[in-house]
Amino acid sequence: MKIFDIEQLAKADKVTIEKQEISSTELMERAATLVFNDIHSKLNGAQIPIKIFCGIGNNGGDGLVIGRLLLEHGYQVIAYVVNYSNKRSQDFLLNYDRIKEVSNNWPSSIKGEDDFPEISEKDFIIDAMFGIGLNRPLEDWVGKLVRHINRSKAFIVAIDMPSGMFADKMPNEKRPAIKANVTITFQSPKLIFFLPQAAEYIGDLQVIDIGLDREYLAKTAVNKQLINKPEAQLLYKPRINFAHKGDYGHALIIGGSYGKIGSISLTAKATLKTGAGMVTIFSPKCGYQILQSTVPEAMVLTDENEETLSNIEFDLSPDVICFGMGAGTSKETTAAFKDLLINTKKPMVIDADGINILSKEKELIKELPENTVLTPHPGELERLIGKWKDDFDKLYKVKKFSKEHKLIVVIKGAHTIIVFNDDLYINNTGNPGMATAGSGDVLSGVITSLISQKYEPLIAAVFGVYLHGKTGDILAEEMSYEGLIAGDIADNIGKSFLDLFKKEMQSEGN
Ligand SMILES: NC(=O)C1=CN([C@@H]2O[C@H](COP(=O)(O)OP(=O)(O)OC[C@H]3O[C@@H](n4cnc5c(N)ncnc54)[C@H](O)[C@@H]3O)[C@@H](O)[C@H]2O)[C@@H](O)CC1
Ligand SMILES: Nc1ncnc2c1ncn2[C@@H]1O[C@H](COP(=O)(O)OP(=O)(O)O)[C@@H](O)[C@H]1O
Ligand SMILES: [K+]
Repeated sequence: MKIFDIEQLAKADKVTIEKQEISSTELMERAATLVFNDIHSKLNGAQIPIKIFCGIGNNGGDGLVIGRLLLEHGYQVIAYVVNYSNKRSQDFLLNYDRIKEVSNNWPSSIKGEDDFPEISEKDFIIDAMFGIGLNRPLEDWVGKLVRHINRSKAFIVAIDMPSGMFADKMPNEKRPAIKANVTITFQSPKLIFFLPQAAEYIGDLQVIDIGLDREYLAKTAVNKQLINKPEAQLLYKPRINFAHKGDYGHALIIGGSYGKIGSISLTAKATLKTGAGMVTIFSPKCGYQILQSTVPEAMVLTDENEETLSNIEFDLSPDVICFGMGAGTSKETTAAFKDLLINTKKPMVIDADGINILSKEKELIKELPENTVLTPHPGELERLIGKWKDDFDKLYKVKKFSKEHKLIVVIKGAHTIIVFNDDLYINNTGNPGMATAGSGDVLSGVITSLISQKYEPLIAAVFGVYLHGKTGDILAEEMSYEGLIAGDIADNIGKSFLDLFKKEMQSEGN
C-alpha cells in the first residue's frame, strides 16, 4: 500500500471532487458515513455518553457529520465546537446547520479553559479537532484541552489524525496531541503512524478507503510503501519443478563465540527453513558439536581458535555470506572480519556484532559490497549512525547513510522499516511476542536464505521481514505472545509461505 504525503492526499481530494463530479460536502459525507458505519457496528446501539470535539475546518466537519448520523441512530451525543479560530470551512458551516436540525440544539462552543466539559472515564470521545490541515502550533488553551481529554482516560477515537499531531513532527510535552485508542484514517496511513515514538498517540490503526480517484492514486509516485500480503505476494518467486539444491544457493553463516553458539544455530536453521539449497556454518571450534547436532542439515567449518573467531578461512564459493550473530567484538574477531571484507566480495548480510564492529571501525564500512543488508536493532543502529533527535531525524540519518554507502538498512522494531536510498518499506507484520532473544538472528537467516535463492538483496530484505513477522503472527495465534520463542519462528517459516496464497475468509485489516 502506498503511503502518501499530506500534500498528495489533499490533491487527491481535489482531483476526486473534479473527476467524480461531486461536491466536497458529498465527499465529506461519504468519508464520515464510513466512519459512522464502523463505530455503529462496534457500539451496536449502546447508550454510552458520546462526546465529539469538532474543530472548525473539515476535520471538524467530519465530526459534525458523524455526530448527526449517531444522533439519527438514537445515540446519546454531545457535540462541542472548539473555536480556535474564526475561519470556519464551508463544509463545516453546512454541517453545523445540519446537525442542529437533528439535535434541535446548536453544538456547545468551547472558547477557552472555562468551557472545558467534564469528561468521565466512561465517556466515548470522538476527536475531530484537527486533521491533516494542522500547520502551526496549537494555541495554549487548545493544547490544554488536548491534555484535559488525554487525562480523562476515556476511550478516544481520532478521525484521520490524532489532533495536535503534525504529519512530520513528533508530538512531545510542549507539542501535545491526542492519545487515541483508535485512529481511523482516510485512504492512506501517514508515515508518522508507524514510527515508535508515535505509537502511544495512534492506538489501533484503521484505514478507510473513501474512494479517492484510483487513477491519481495509481500514478502518483511515492517513496514510502506499507508491506502487507498483497505486496508480499508480488515478491515471491515460485520454485522450479526440476530444481536441484544448487539452484537455491549456498549460504555461509559466520558467527558465534563461547556461550553464544545458539545464535548462529538459529540463523542457520532459519536459512535452511526459508529454502536455501545448502548452508555452511563457520564458527569457533567450541561450536562444532553443538552445531552438528542442532542443525544436522548444515555443514560446519571451524576456526582454529576454540572460543572466538580469529581467522575466517574457507574453501568454498558461497552465494551469500551472513556475518555477526554472537561473534563478539574482540580484537581477533575484528581483524578476522576485516580480512573477510577485504578478500571476499560476495553479497552480504551483517547483523549484531558485525554491525558493532563496523561502528567501532568505521573505515570498514567502505569495504562492504554494494547492497549489503544491515539489520540493526535500535541499540546497534545508534552505535552505527549516532544519536537521533526523534524518529524523523533517525530516518533522515539512515537514508543519508544508505545513500552514502550504497547499503540497505533494516531498522528492526515493531514496524520494521527497510531503508534504501530515499525509499522506505514499512513492514506491517509481527507482534510483541517477537520481542524475544534470538528472533533477530532468525531474521538474518531468512534474509540470507532469500539472497541465496537469487532474490535481489532489497527484495530479500523486504520480503524476509514480512515472512518473519507473518510467521510470528501465525504462531502467536497458536501459542500466545508469551509462549513464542525464536526457535519456533525458525522452525515455522514455511507457514508464512503457505499463508501467502491462502484465500482469506474475510478481507484482512491493517
Ligand atoms: N478535503 C476533503 O475533501 C476531505 C477532507 N476531509 C477531512 O478534512 C481534514 C482536513 O481539513 P482542513 O484542511 O480543513 O484542516 P483541519 O480541519 O485539519 O484543520 C483546520 C484548519 O485550521 C487551520 N489551522 C491549522 N493549524 C491551526 C492551529 N494551530 N490553530 C488554529 N488553526 C489552525 C488550518 O488553516 C486548517 O484549515 C482531513 O484531515 C479530513 O478529516 C474528509 O472530510 C474527507 C474529504
Ligand atoms: N513489538 C514487536 N512487534 C513486531 N516485531 C517485533 C517486536 N519486537 C521485536 N520484533 C522483531 O523481532 C526481532 C528482534 O530482533 P533483535 O532485537 O535483534 O533480537 P535478538 O538480538 O534477540 O535476536 C526483529 O526482527 C524485530 O522487528
Ligand atoms: K482528529
